[in-house]
Amino acid sequence: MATMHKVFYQLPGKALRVCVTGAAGQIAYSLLYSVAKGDVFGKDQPIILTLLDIAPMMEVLKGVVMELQDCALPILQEVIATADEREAFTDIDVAMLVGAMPRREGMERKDLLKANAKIFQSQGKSLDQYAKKTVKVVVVGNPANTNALIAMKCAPSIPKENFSCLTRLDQNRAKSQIAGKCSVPTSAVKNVTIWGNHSSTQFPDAMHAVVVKDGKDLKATEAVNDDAWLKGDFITTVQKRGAAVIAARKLSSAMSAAKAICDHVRDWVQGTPDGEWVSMGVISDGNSYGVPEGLIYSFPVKLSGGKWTIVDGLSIDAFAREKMDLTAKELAEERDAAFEFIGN
Ligand SMILES: NC(=O)c1ccc[n+]([C@@H]2O[C@H](COP(=O)([O-])OP(=O)(O)OC[C@H]3O[C@@H](n4cnc5c(N)ncnc54)[C@H](O)[C@@H]3O)[C@@H](O)[C@H]2O)c1
Ligand SMILES: O=C(O)CC[C@H](O)C(=O)O
Repeated sequence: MATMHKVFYQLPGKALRVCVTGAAGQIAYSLLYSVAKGDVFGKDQPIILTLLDIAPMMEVLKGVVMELQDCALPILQEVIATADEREAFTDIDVAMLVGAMPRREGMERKDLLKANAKIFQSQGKSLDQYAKKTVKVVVVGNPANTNALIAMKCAPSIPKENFSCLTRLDQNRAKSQIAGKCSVPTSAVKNVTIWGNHSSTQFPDAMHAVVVKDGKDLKATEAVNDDAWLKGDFITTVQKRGAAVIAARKLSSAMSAAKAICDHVRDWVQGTPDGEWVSMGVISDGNSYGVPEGLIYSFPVKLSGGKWTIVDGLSIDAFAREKMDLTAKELAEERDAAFEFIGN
């Protein structure tokens, strides 16, 4: 199938051009519906979706486009489905880079790195050539931090700050674990931080988190009242959650990943509430936490006016320091291996 172009409705107001890669895959199947119904950019913001997948998936993608049409979503103006990066990336405002091979049972992260690094090299170059210079990029395909770094390096004309990777799924997992432990709704848990890599070395950190209980803001440490859990099972459950889903489903997380992508981009575009932060993988240059520069590392960030700022001044004890350094070390190793694969 050549590029498929469907104009659904002509809407007043300027449409945002949003690209989703891996558009025929699992995550995209949940993600596209949420984006096209206004969960991310607002219920009144017209959207043009550009959908990228590889040539053999074009027939499947045709079905996804039919379904999008059949949803009769009022803000979805147009859909362009293609296997051509130029068409997918031209003049886009937002890129959700999902398309990559997922890990299946028995596969190691290194296998993924090799398979996926070249995708992000090619897509970085195409973003550099065709996307708006203001494009906001979230990389989801694993290993997400290192793929985001590859795309960023291959797109030197786009500001580094416009590249991010998804660790919001880890944040949501951490939030849910704490909410369950304290018997409160997830909306009552704020400011959980994910430091580092979206991998099993990540450091989910509840030391600065807040739990609203009986109308009062409590430190999560007080609300949970179980330090051994916070330093033990809580961390390992979040670190291993992706692998646990793969073991159960024989497929990697998709519904929860799609929800997290929507949370990530919505907050980037619309901002975080006063006094709250979220976690995003962003360039580590100039951070105040002693994380080596030149990595895409997950930090606590506040978002306002479409820009992120790392939350400074959180106290880091010896326990946290060790975990933050370990995940940084893994990222540096991944970066070196990835750049060897792509010959840079
Ligand atoms: N960061 C996170 O929190 C997180 C969470 C879940 C999954 N993931 C990762 O997201 C990725 C996608 O997962 P999925 O479950 O949707 O996988 P999937 O296999 O269902 O879909 C991936 C899609 O990407 C397409 N694709 C492959 N190469 C492409 C290319 N060069 N350009 C465009 N599309 C391409 C495939 O054809 C496929 O349709 C995986 O790498 C997975 O590990 C990340
Ligand atoms: O491959 C993995 O171990 C994790 C897959 C995905 O990134 C997730 O977090 O669910």
